[in-house]
Amino acid sequence: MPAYKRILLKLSGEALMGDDAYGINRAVIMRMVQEVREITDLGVEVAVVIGGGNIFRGVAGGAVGMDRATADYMGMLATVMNSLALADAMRVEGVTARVMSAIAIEQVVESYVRPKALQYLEEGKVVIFAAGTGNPFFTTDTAAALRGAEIGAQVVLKATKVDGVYTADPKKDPSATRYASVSFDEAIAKNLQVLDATAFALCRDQKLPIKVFSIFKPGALKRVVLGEDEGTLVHV
Ligand SMILES: Nc1ncnc2c1ncn2[C@@H]1O[C@H](COP(=O)(O)OP(=O)(O)OP(=O)(O)O)[C@@H](O)[C@H]1O
Ligand SMILES: O=c1ccn([C@@H]2O[C@H](COP(=O)(O)O)[C@@H](O)[C@H]2O)c(=O)[nH]1
Repeated sequence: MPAYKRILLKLSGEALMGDDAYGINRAVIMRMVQEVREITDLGVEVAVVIGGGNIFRGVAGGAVGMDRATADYMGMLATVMNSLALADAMRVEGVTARVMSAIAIEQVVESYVRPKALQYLEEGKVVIFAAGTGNPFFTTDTAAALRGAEIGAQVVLKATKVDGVYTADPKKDPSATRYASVSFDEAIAKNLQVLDATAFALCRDQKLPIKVFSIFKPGALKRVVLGEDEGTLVHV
């Protein structure tokens, strides 16, 4: 029995490249989709926000010295590419998905319209929110918090490269220890950078819990959705 009826799943863009230097690794994206399918099969309504790090960090060298807002629009367009790839991989797996973009590019994908997104979710379709918030100076974590609140998700699930929230970045500090749960206030006060502070603050204000868990651990998403002990819960 799933613990949630509707979730917002934030997928790491950077994880999409697998062992490649940049871009989208086919095996990785297909595995992500299979994990999503396991939870849609449980009847959970799934909305997805995917990051852009796998593409954007690959072109970041060329963005050095660029106007920040222009570079951010490039980043948002990178998330559109990932969203299209994800939706197509879902099609291959027999999962019906719709991509909705925060930036109007109507020849490519439909624009984000909240009632339409809610309708798709009620119909059991996976909705992929592309182009972040549509605004520079934000991140896809903030987009996940924003869309999660807008669609009335019960939780934001951040599937990332680490298996939870640590006392410090575990990739830099091997002595860091993992929290089983942590409050928003503590995460913000201690500047725990697994999500940006804007995303933490928005979720805290909206009383929208976040679960952080590993995108690389097979079955972790399903365990989280079933309410089993997995990752770190960030709570009010
Ligand atoms: N206190 C912390 N606990 C856990 N991870 C942390 C912490 N501080 C920093 N991090 C880092 O945050 C990273 C996850 O956030 P980040 O937004 O960079 O990745 P992502 O969301 O997976 O990728 P993308 O931006 O491409 O979607 C982890 O890989 C980890 O190294
Ligand atoms: O609302 C948003 C979301 C994203 N951006 C830009 O895109 C890149 C990629 O997103 P990640 O969250 O880092 O994966 C981000 O670095 C921003 O440059 C944005 O401007 N607004």
